[in-house]
Amino acid sequence: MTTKTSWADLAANSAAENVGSGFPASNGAVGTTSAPSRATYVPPHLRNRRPSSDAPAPAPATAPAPAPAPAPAPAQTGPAASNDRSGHGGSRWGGPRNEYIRSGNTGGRGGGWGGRSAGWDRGREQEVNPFAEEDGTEQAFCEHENTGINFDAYEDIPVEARGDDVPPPVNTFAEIDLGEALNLNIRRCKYVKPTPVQRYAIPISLAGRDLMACAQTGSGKTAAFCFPIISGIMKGALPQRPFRGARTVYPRALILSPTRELSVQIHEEARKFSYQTGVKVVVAYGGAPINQQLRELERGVDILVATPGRLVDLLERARVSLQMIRYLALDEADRMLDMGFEPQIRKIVEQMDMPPPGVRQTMLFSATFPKEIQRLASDFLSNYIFLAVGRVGSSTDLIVQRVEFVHESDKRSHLMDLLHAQRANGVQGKQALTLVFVETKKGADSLEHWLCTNSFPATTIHGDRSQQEREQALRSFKSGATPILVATDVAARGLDIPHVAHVVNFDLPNDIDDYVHRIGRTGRAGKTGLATAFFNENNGSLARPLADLMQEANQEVPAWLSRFAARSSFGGRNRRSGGVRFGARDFRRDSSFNRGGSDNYYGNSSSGYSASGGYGGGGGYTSAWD
Ligand SMILES: Nc1ncnc2c1ncn2[C@@H]1O[C@H](COP(=O)(O)OP(=O)(O)OP(=O)(O)O)[C@@H](O)[C@H]1O
Repeated sequence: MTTKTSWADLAANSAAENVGSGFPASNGAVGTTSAPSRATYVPPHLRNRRPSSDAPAPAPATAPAPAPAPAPAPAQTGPAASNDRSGHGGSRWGGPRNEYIRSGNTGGRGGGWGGRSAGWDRGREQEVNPFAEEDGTEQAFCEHENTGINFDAYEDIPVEARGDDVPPPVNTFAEIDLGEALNLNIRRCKYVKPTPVQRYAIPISLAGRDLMACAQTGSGKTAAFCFPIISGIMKGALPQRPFRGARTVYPRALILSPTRELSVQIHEEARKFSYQTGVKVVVAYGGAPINQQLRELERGVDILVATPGRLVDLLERARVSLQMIRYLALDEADRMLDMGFEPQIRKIVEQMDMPPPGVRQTMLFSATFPKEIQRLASDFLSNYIFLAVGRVGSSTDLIVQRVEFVHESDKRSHLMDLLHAQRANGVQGKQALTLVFVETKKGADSLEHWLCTNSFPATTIHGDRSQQEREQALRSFKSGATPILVATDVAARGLDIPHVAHVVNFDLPNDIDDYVHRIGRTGRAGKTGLATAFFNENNGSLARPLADLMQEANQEVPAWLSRFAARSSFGGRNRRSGGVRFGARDFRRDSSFNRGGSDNYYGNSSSGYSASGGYGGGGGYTSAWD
């Protein structure tokens, strides 16, 4: 599709669409049942029962609880000034610096790590209702059912499911036996229908199969791996816990993600899904005080969401054992197995006490899956199913991509022009957040400062900021107090921020997959979005893959970019060591690796096993992005 409207119009459209969608309303009932008064271990199926029907708790499997924590710290109020670095009486932080108890949420309410922890109100030993934690700001956008997803566009989405005996997809949540409590939470989340990746991935996982799944950004992958895990733990028999030390905990499921913010987000989602199911979810990530996380773990954990570094620390302290892991999920799995993380992941998965593939169930998810990473990932899997779910309709429907030639020295003034035009069009505030990606941490700070001094409230998130500052920046951005977030790649993956109307690649990444994840912060869950990239001669190596990606997505490719692409010595469409760009095609098809599995190609939701044009093969390359 070629769009003739101005970018500001597009951002306006996107912003308008984003209003009235967003996160589910908080209509769940506040938990009123009482949990045991001591932190004795209680099996999931016995938790959250009415006192009258409570069975006596079995003998504690973990150490006795520490003394009850102090009363929750007063919630930190949001920033009042132009960014999150000011307006707090000389401190960068509104809350007391020593209040490091992480609250069970980050989304625009509360502050720092103060307040309730991991979903339990310690004073009353009661599960906190995560649906009641949405603040008023959010609720305004959540009154409607979460039907913003363009389900019609899903109908003929190309899907490849490859492996032995692939379980058929479902069309509704009602078709799957997830358990009553989980179904209730799905309704509380206002999820009316499963998204395509959920339709295929949930039955596969419920059948106990290992899975490598590739589906576009913002398509509901989190629920796709959380639902089967929660359901499995709810229904599963509770094996005897080995004795390893009173303070060692034995989670049943481990969800690993590459960034702290993403782990926090997954934890928040999983808490909603597991509310009143008796399944306890705990998060552990670096940059936050470990003692609070240890205390939280001691209070019981079924699902541990963690970043790799902090988990290794916990394992080395023997405070966590992976011996009882039944489910392992890697979100952003290609990133987790990329050079930076692979040694840590191998240590966690292969060199500690985790059960081997085949004994545990392993699920790998991402929007991008290069072949060489698939090859590495296959070490962790047993007789797995490869699932590639094409993107919703075409990307033109959801994310309009613009590329503009901008010299380095002109980038700031060009950004200013964009922002002024956006403002002139009324595209601003919390309904139209703008996320600006830059290459370096210094560059992020400097651009943030410049924006603020030019009356554009901005904040920044990058690896040099403390974790508390990062979380505060995200809150400030989500709430619209600083509707511009300048970020490095730390914010590129997974973050689900409602109302991001515009992603600006001020500095383009070197890797086309990173571009895919970055622009995927807008146009989520069926909403439209706009992505603008500033391209210049320094980005020559990206010209070819970028032009190809845009062309595949029916975007308008500027003639100058095509010329750059033609001149590019990049050598064609491939990235890394010659794999397809997105790897959304089972590497087993193209390599000597062949387990003789049968293939299922789902052309659309209802036709079952018809060959799909999207992934069927032929030369070329395919992606979950188109
Ligand atoms: N069945 C559903 N119906 C309506 N909304 C849904 C459904 N499933 C998920 N969502 C919503 O869609 C949004 C995107 O989901 P999620 O963050 O899991 O995407 P993702 O595929 O993991 O994206 P990314 O690749 O960027 O990590 C979330 O706000 C989530 O609440």
